Amino acid sequence: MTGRVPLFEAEDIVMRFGGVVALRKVSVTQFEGETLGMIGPNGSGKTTFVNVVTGHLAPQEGRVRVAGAEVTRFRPHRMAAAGITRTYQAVRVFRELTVADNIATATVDAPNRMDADEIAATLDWLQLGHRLNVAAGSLTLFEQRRLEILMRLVQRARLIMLDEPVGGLSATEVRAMLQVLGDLRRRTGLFVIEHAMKVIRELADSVVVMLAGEKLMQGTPAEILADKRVVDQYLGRAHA
Ligand SMILES: Nc1ncnc2c1ncn2[C@@H]1O[C@H](COP(=O)(O)OP(=O)(O)OP(=O)(O)O)[C@@H](O)[C@H]1O
Repeated sequence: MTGRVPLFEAEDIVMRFGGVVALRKVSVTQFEGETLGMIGPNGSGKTTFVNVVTGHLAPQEGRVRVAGAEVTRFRPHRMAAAGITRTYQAVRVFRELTVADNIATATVDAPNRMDADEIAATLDWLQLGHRLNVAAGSLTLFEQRRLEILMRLVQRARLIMLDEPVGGLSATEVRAMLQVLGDLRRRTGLFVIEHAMKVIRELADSVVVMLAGEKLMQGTPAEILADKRVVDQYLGRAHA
């Protein structure tokens, strides 16, 4: 399609760890206004891909471009300054610091940060306003996940790459998180790694399927769920 603006373009990414090839010439482009999902068996390279795009790993080969500019091997803070950020499977917030201080750390060195009114509105939306003076380590996992998202939003991230955002949540919390993510994708670009197909089906416009470090295919949730290779290689195993 023409006229679509890429949020990021990753081209022919190769990432090796010693003898392990985690990514074998993987190319993915995410366009503005589109939510991308990524699925695949354990060890297929999903987290490694997110780490390359967000600057946490420097690939041996390939290129990453953001808004047309080459950013390959930029460090995470430069990627964040370009608007490309991630959250973690095991949440990373400063557990000893209060929610308010966690937010303050996220706005340091963020030239484009939200102003106080916008932060207050976002806190409200994420239902964390009443928790400002609580140590982040005493929040529930669901609250910590929302705090992590908030910390990216206050930096005005253009893309948040979420690594298993519903992992470890209860069924009720999963439903609530789906609502949060449904709203979130109207505020920023979303890229979601998930094993929970419900999340992928509800959120993703397009899904990249990874297998053994390669992109097996990409398509709409309906297309990938109907693909025999995906069912055999991934869904069959996940269900087994
Ligand atoms: N820092 C590292 N050092 C060595 N090997 C690594 C490192 N990070 C990842 N790998 C290897 O790279 C491959 C891809 O791992 P990766 O974590 O990207 O997979 P994944 O699809 O995210 O898996 P999961 O669903 O379990 O999170 C695996 O073989 C893994 O063991």
